[in-house]
Amino acid sequence: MKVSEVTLRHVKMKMKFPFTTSFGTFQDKEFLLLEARDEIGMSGWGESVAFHSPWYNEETLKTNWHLLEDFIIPSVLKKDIEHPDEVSDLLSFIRKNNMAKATIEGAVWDLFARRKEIPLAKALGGEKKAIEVGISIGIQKTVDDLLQLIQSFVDEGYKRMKVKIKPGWDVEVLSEIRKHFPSVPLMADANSAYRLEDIDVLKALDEFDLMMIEQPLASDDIIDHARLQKEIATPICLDESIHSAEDARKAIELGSCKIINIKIGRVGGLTEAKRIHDLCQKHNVPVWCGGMLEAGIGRAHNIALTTLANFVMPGDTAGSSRYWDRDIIEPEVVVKNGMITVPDSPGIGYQPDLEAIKQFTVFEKCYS
Ligand SMILES: O=C(O)CCC(=O)C1=CC=C[C@@H](O)[C@@H]1C(=O)O
Ligand SMILES: [Mg+2]
Repeated sequence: MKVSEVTLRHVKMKMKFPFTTSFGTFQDKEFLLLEARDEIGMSGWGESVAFHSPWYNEETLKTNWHLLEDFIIPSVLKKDIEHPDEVSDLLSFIRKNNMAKATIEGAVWDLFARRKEIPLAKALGGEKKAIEVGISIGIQKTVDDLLQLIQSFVDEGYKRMKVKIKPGWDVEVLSEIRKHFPSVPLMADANSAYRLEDIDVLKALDEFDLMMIEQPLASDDIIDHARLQKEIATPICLDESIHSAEDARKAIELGSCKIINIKIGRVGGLTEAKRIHDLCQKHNVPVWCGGMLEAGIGRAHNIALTTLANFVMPGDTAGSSRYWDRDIIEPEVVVKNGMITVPDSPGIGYQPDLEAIKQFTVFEKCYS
């Protein structure tokens, strides 16, 4: 197979509500969509999860565009590719920039599966027919607002609640949640908002029977996390610190975490995501699929990845209607009783809604 043409689109969509983490708040979601066409006119799609500004990691939509235009697309265009695993080899001369690499890699996986007329989930080796999902809830104006939201997601059937915490929005908030929802599966994501000096607060979280605390310490750390994990009973889950199977191996060896959140973009694509999955499975470390407030294309990739066997904890892939009035795929992703039925049509299993994509596109460019 050969990618003979690529269209890169800068897309802007408004989320239904502002999303707040320990870094700040945003509501406009701007991102890149990549369509890779082969020599017989078939298309595969990828979505970059880099945000408009570099608060989650160092990548942004503009750095992704630069990397894709100047280095990544030229390295993949017209090359003979037998299997999508080869894409990461073609790009191995580029340091980091994982989200940019994952954008084209995801499109090549989709294209590969469509050409073979099999679902992407199957191409990846996944077997689940349906996946369990939870919900990620940003920091709210008041605890009452948060409790109400949790109630609505419990009623909708989501399998676990993830709340964002930061210093000053932690112990009291979790204690209120536990008062109202004593047994709901609950976890907290700090997005690196604490340091080892905050150990007393982090120890205090043990009383809330959390499934895990996600990335409590620095985004580039696995050493302090290992020290922290020895002091607290709540399992630590790493997100920002893990960029590769090598990072995962070191974190497991050091005891920095007991669970890993795999995000396809953060680790440079599906091939590396699968490697991390396999390594964790070998070491009995459970994994789950994180979310980056994706539109439909990215959401579809997450669903396919989650069908692998060691994704044993509910992920963050909520239904399209949680974030979007109109998504960019048909049908949209639907969650019923906390489950998503894995599509069985070829590729990502959803069709890009070209009309919606046109409506949301700010700028596009074609490369051949
Ligand atoms: O619903 C989703 O897509 C998950 C949202 C979510 O929790 C996150 C999105 C983007 C960055 C972070 O704040 C965060 C996470 O760290 O997992
Ligand atoms: Mg996280």
